[in-house]
Amino acid sequence: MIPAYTGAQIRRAERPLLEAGQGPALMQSAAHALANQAVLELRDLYGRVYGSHVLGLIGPGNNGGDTLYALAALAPRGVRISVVLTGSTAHPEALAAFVRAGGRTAEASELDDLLERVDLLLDGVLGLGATRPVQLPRIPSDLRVLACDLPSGIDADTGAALGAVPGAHATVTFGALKTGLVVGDGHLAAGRIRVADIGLGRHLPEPEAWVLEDHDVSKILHSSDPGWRAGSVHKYRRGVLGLIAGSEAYPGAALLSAGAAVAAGLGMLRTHVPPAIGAALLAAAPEAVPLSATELKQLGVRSRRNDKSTTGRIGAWALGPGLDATDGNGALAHALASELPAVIDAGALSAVTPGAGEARWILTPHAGELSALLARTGLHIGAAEIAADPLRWARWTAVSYDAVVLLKGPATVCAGPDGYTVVSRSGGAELATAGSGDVLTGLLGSLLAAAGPHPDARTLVRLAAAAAYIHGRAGVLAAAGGPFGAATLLQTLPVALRDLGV
Ligand SMILES: NC(=O)C1=CN([C@@H]2O[C@H](COP(=O)(O)OP(=O)(O)OC[C@H]3O[C@@H](n4cnc5c(N)ncnc54)[C@H](O)[C@@H]3O)[C@@H](O)[C@H]2O)[C@@H](O)CC1
Repeated sequence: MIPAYTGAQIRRAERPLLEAGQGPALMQSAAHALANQAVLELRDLYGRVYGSHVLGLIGPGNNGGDTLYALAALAPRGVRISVVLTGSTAHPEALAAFVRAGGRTAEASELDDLLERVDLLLDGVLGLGATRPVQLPRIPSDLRVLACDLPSGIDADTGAALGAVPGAHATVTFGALKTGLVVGDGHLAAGRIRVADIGLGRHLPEPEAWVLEDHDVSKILHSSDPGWRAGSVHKYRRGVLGLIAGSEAYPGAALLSAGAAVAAGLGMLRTHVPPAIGAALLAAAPEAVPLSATELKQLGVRSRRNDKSTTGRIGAWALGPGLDATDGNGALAHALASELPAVIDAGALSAVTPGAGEARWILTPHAGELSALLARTGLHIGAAEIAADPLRWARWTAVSYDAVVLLKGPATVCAGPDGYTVVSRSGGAELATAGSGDVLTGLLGSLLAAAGPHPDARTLVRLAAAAAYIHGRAGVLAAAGGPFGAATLLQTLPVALRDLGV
């Protein structure tokens, strides 16, 4: 997992170096990293660097300074360099170096014409200093954009876009990965991210969050659960999941969750769905074994007696996809009282009470559902506000409910009640399709069921992030075949698991 830091943390780490007079050296390191990436982008585009024309959009601060120095470093390689200043000032020494290198400062009125003609744009308007909404020119969609430190107008702490931020194809970020690049709008705007080491390393504090990479998924699954190892394939060791889902209004949600749990290699699936969809569920997932009314009743009695031996060997629950919140026969209430770990989604989210999670629930809301969860704690925060600072509100909810929160969004934020946060950013907009969340619930339920009896909250956070990562990868695979519906994810899930070495 890669550590991510807020802009404030990075500035704090920079301070001792700046006090030691290292400011210019830091800026030179940053500029060289940016220039090197510009060379790679040009080679990727045209197979050569010499003779190309690179334009810089330059703001008033050090971010513009880095970009000016980077352009100056490109000139000796035969690159034509131009800039447009977006304000009335620019970093004086960097501007002087740019001019010495033969660079040309164009008028703002020439910008549109230049944007049509140049080979590469360096975005050096704002970096860590973005504090208020920014006005930026419209960038042609076919022009490759390389952002310096952060795409201009992205808040380095929250990932929120301060205005209409042009997306970058790549971002070179300095010192450490900024949290604002991996969540929210920042995640969507950053493109490929390269972290350039400028020597902040030992000055950096504890990371703000962790970001999953491919190889983390199998590590997480194998360390959380011996049952995933090939040598111990027994259906009860691969886990038994209880699924309470579906309604006459939303029958498909139960089928998708069940299908995903089975596709993810679950040992056994026990299901409780409305009678009207029982046959359809068995047709979609013949592996499912319905939970009888007697078993459900026993479950209630056992939970009242605090007898932790579980009904039907169920090791974890997946609760809520397509569920009618009225919970006619009390099955949901019994499951919530059963002291087993549970993934709680959609219709079941309205049944949880603040403070009741005992760090064994994983709540999986999108921003709108998180807003409703927060409202039950007396806090009225809209979905847009949540999307503008997903880490903060996921953590807040995790503390309020004493539960792990998996907040869906452009990147998935998984936070535990102690603030431990893991971000998964493997998927893209293709997963914003009806039923995709139901697949995630079944998949995560399956991982949870295999995780052994009492996974701690940090393990739950990692499992949630691993599920989101696998789900994202399955989405990418599905999208490769063109537009797709959620049912296609049931086919691509096993491929994603295999690709990730699970
Ligand atoms: N501190 C250092 O020594 C280093 C800083 N580096 C660079 O410095 C950057 C941060 O530099 P700065 O603190 O100068 O900040 P920026 O260059 O990001 O912003 C410059 C100024 O723009 C103003 N501003 C904010 N929002 C605006 C808006 N919407 N429209 C117009 N102006 C706006 C602010 O007053 C801010 O001070 C980093 O992102 C990085 O690129 C790197 O060179 C590494 C070393």
